[in-house]
Amino acid sequence: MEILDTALQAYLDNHCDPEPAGLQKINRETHLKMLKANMLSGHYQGRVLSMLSKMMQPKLILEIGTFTGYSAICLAEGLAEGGVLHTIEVNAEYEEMLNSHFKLTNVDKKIKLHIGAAEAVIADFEYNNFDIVFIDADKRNNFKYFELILDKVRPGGLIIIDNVLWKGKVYDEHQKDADTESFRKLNEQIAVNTQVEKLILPVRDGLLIIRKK
Ligand SMILES: C[S@@+](CC[C@H](N)C(=O)[O-])C[C@H]1O[C@@H](n2cnc3c(N)ncnc32)[C@H](O)[C@@H]1O
Repeated sequence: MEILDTALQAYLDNHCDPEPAGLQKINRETHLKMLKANMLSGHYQGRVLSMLSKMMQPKLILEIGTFTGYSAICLAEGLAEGGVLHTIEVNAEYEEMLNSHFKLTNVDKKIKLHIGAAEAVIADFEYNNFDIVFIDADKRNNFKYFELILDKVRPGGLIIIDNVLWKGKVYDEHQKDADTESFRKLNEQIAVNTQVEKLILPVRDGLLIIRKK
């Protein structure tokens, strides 16, 4: 089940900024060559991430879950002068493709790719004071990643978690599978956390926007 009906999504797509040419190419190639291409953020969500990043003017961004680089490139659009985006991807086979995608879109100097499992990579990080963290990797570890990085986000910084409406299953009481239950638990744990302000935007599959107080 899609969260938004097709006509509404088409209207939203047609009334935001067009997808930049490099991202269009990456989007198309991802759908031609990759399994589970729908993991990519896509045009509308990509513009949302770009807009949020431009509003924050971040110096330091962390992304967990790179895939073909689409969301990293969108978030990098808002980096302040001299800013850096760190992105973590567990699949080493994507490294060459990702480097070529970052070059194609002229963000290769601003993006640092870390190949490895997020938990281990973050444990070795000396970076602190992230302005934005985008969590979009192995979904059942969402809350673990939230807990790991909360201390590394500056006050006023954003943590964004993707897919939190899980195709609408989180609010359908008949859905009891493990992934759905894990998103329900995540949303409930964040909802009662008084260290952060939070709201879910019904963008694509649900974007949870969390602001550290
Ligand atoms: C949903 S996709 C990311 C999509 C991308 N953020 C975008 O919007 O275009 C999830 C990615 O996380 C990676 N991943 C899964 N488990 C991971 C882990 N433990 N550490 C780092 N990356 C992981 C997967 O290989 C996959 O490429």
